[in-house]
Amino acid sequence: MSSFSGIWVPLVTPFHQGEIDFPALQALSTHLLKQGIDGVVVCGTTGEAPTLSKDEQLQVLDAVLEIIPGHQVVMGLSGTHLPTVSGMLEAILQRPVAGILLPAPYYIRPSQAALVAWFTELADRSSVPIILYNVPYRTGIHLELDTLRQLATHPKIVAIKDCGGSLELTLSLIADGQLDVLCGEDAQIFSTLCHGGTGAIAASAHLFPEKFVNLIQQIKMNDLSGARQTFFSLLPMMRLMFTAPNPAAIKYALSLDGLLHNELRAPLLPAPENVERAVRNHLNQYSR
Ligand SMILES: O=C(O)C1=N[C@H](C(=O)O)C[C@H](O)C1
Repeated sequence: MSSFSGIWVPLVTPFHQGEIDFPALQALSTHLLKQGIDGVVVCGTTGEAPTLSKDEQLQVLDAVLEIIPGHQVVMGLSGTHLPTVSGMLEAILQRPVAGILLPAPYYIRPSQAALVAWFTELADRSSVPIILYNVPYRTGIHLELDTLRQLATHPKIVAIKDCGGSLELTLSLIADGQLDVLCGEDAQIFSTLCHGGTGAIAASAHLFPEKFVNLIQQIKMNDLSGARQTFFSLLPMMRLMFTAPNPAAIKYALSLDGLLHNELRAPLLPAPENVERAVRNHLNQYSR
């Protein structure tokens, strides 16, 4: 049985005049949950986690946990200073979360052996499952297949959010069957699921979440032609959402529906006008 499967939305963090907009965060959480998603990730990349203080990250988590049951909430945890990261882990574990999404320490580019030591140390300290987050274009370092296989033997390491960009790696992990493979590159969701991935953590699923949920159902039911149709109907939107640094386009799209203010924290900026125009034109085709 998979521990992590289906559609998980890495929540944006709404801001208003520089502060976290908690009412908007909770309204968005309610809205997404109603669409049948399997869960949310708080303080992932899309949540602009590095622009939040540790206290703010915990406040965001607490606000989401008031709306979404803990078994449907995963918390992102990143950093490079082990005592700080461990302290944050301890604080998170005082809350009822389903798991922790853990990327490699960014910027430092440690060896694979050092990565094994880092993840093992944190997994040893965790009472909840760990989802490895392989996102080399953000952290600067790849989690290689041997490293992942070694980490997969840890009882607390159960899944991977796969943004590694290597089909070979994805196929090997799925064939191994040791980790739940969650697609982390939205445009690869159809192929990952068809190959046997268990689900996706997809930022673009903020929009049309019900269609993403339907895609999972269609694949489960072996309705491949239906699933293909659903996927290709979503693909232009998925592509559009990453034409500006994430989550700028998503926040703009959600602001059009009145779900939040179109505000990001430095060093991110709102999407440029040409992206906003393309998002508007695209969404105008749908009555939502
Ligand atoms: O926040 C996330 O989790 C995601 N982040 C990716 C990224 O921008 O690096 C995109 C993915 O859809 C989910």
